[in-house]
Amino acid sequence: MFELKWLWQNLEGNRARYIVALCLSVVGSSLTIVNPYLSQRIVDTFIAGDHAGQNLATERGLLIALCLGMIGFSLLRTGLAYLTTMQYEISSQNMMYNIRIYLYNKIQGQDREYYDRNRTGDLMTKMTGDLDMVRHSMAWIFKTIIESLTIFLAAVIYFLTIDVQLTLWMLILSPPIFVVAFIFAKRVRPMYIDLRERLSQLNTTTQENISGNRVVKAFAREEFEIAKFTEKNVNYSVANKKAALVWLDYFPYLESFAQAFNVILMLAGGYFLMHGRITFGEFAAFSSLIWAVSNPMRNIGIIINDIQRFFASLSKIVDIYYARPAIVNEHNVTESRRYEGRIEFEHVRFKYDSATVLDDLSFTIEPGETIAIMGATGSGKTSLINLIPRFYDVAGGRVLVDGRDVRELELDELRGNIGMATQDVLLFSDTIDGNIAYGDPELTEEEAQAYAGLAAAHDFIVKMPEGYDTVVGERGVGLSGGQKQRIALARALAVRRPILILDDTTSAVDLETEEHIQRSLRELEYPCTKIIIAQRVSTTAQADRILILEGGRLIEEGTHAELLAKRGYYYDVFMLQNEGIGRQVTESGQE
Ligand SMILES: Nc1ncnc2c1ncn2[C@@H]1O[C@H](COP(=O)(O)OP(=O)(O)OP(=O)(O)O)[C@@H](O)[C@H]1O
Repeated sequence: MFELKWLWQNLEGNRARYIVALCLSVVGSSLTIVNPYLSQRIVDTFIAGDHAGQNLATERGLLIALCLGMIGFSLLRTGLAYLTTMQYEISSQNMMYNIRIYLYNKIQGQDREYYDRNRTGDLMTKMTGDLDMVRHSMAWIFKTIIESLTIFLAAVIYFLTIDVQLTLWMLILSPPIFVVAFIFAKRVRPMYIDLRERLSQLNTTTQENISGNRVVKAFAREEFEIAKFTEKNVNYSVANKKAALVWLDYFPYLESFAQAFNVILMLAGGYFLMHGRITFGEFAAFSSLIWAVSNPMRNIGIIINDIQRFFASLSKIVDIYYARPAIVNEHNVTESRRYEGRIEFEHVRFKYDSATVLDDLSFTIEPGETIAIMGATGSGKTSLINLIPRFYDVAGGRVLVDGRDVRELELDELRGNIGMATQDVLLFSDTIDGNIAYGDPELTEEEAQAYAGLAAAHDFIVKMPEGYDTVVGERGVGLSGGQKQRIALARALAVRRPILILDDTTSAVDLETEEHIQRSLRELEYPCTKIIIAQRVSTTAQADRILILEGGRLIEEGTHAELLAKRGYYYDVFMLQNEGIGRQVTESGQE
């Protein structure tokens, strides 16, 4: 019921139209009984009544009026059906349009933890299949229910006006039908919830396979991927069949009950007719409207199936709708300040779920300083920098930017003061120019080229067939790892923010190019605090200070010279990188 309330709330702006559609459904369906009534009049007056022959001669006008009435009401019903469908379609489409926008914004507003937890395929299923199922239900399933109910009630009321006893005979089968339908609904509901889950798994597998296709090919794992997909496909198909086939367990009972309506009409109706309790016309009216009572019973299974699918989909959408991010971006910055770029970590502790990743981390970075962060893989470097733009919240201690806890700062403003190039480079399928200007759409072509130059990307870009207008494929396909890194660096530089964070951005470029980038970073024309995660001593040596992380703790801190003098982790890395790895490699490649 909560979900229906939610749906009603979201119908705002289209409620009047939807109510009109429901009313038209009721009116149009009620008119179903008009033609049987008119035909009853025709039969009793002109065909089977005592004075049928005489009436035919004297009351021609009435006969013509009744016939025209039948044609007129048929046309009226058709017109109403057209109008009704249009209202359902427009209101449900409008509602879905609004919900889709809201959900998209909602997903955009989620924090990083949400993306860690939710699979892309599942989110895509919610945004497409589930939304469409709900729309289909609003436009068709509810319509079918309302119309079936109205026709059923109108027919029963009409029957009651003709003969109460015969009507009660006709309805004798309704209670057992409802009991069977109730049992069916209870049994099939969990199946549709499970089915929805399997569809999501199937979509996730498909999405992962498509986006990871290069890895699949590199490892020649097509067979494995096909087997994985087939397994999910079989699971989905089996669950689908299982849910659909449950209906067959109940179908014979419901169909027999529905057929029995005709038998009862023949027996009870025939008996009443022979004893003169009802007229031929009334019998004809019962006969022509018997479908109005039996069809809803017959369709009850299909409706229940659709309703279960509808609720399974609706609850998934409501999940997104009410998902509350722990880190909320209010987007209410009126005037964005430019920060100085002072960063402080005060006894910072951080964990993913229960695993502690950073522990008691304290350091300060002054505005304009260049800090290098080094440490073994998994030591927590990326986690550390993710706390500055508040992608995650600390579990203890504080992260301060310009002296203020990041949790007190307006997120748009905070993130608007940070330029970032992440370890996992993602370029959009756009031109190179468009990718560089992603963070600043106002960037001129010359500026984009200048920043590409600083990132050592200009030379290779101009050699491409369409230069800066070259469209790079999805995720930057068509570029080498180092080229992608350089475009990502140009994108981060182009926003000219007072804090620049580079996560292993030069790991895939050669030493000469790296040297060019280092020089550019030193000579940036705007004031900027730089935090650079790097594994190469050639990069870290240029920093004002170097922080060494191990197991989430700060084990060394100082300048290149200070750390070398310490003869600790940094010194070992320096030796390893500068003097080989302690093994002698001969000219022939033998140790
Ligand atoms: N989203 C996440 N959820 C759970 N654990 C995570 C998540 N991201 C990272 N971790 C874990 O946190 C630890 C630190 O990871 P982090 O990425 O910060 O290390 P890193 O020093 O940047 O490593 P690398 O040099 O390989 O990039 C690792 O043990 C990693 O498995």
